[in-house]
Amino acid sequence: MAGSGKNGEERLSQLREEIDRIDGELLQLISARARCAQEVAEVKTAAGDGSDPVFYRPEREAQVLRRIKAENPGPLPSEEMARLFREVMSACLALEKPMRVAFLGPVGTFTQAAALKHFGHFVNSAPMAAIDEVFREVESRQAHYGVVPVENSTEGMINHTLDMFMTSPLKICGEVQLRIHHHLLTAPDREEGTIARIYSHQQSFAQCRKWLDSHWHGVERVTVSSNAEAARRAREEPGTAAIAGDMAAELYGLTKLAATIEDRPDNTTRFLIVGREDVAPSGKDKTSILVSMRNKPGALYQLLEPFHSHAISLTRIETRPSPTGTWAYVFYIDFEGHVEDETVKSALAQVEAEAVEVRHLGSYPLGVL
Ligand SMILES: O=C(O)C(=O)C[C@]1(C(=O)O)C=C[C@@H](O)C=C1
Repeated sequence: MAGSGKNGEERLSQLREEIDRIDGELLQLISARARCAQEVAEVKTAAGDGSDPVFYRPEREAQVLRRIKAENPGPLPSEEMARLFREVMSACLALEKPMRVAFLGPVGTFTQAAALKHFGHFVNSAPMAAIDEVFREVESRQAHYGVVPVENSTEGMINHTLDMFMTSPLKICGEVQLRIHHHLLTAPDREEGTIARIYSHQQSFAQCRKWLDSHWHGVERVTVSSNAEAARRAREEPGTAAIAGDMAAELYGLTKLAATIEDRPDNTTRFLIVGREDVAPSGKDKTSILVSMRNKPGALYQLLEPFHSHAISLTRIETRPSPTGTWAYVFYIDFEGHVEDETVKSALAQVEAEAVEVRHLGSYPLGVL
């Protein structure tokens, strides 16, 4: 057999020597990169006008990660290579300035997983009890950035997040998508036959409805505030199970009675990163606006026509009732491009001429990871 016996042993120790040598080089290279980031921080601080320098640069991070994916020679898959560099950059940013990122908690939610996927593991992630608390934490400068869910591929928009933008001055500075896998979880010592109640978040129940109806028909379903809370209860209460993801399972030491039970295999949630600053163009960007139109015939046509005539792709349009009643319609629109692009500027000028109000919620890089 190839690699067995004395020759195999020799080859193994040769390869390990080679790995040690490469690790030594990596160590030096990563340290050199980190020293560059320290100097970048000095430059940013010196260039400031006395106000807080902005250390986190989403457009630059997106460019770095896109390049890594494009130039990756293999054999590691590009997604994995990008994740490794994501962590290197996260550590470099923490050296420049430790970031505090508020997310819709508690600890162990998919929103925390999304925050760590987007920022890497070198940020301080702070759980908040509700979406509006995430916004408040960033508005009051207790956190640099916030992460909130905005849309699920099975269940649709998360209206609470959309509605926050009607009153909040925060900007959208990024987006991140997460494949959502749900599991049926229980404490390790529990028998399947003893489960009389299943806890979960309302959205997760909705995403697993068919599976539950066919496998756990008639078993009580109790809705709680989050998947992590469901996992905590399943850990503590005999005769119960929870539907939650891997992070919550790990946090509460639960075992899987059934894995990946979501009805749709492409079940994905999109999250927004909110902050206080505008983001420069990255080359592949998306813009979100909120528009109020008068209630008159042809209003929707007038709103959409400028995007069509400027060949701008709309990626989403949502209607929400106006909170004050003074706006007849409030539209949330996502489209491709950056607000600094000439075509976008021209299309927006046309929309502004017809609308009661147009609010620019942010231009930000398309999600890379
Ligand atoms: O280029 C910068 O502005 C940096 O601060 C460096 C760096 C990096 O490590 O590459 C770190 C943090 C920023 O969010 C973007 C990139």
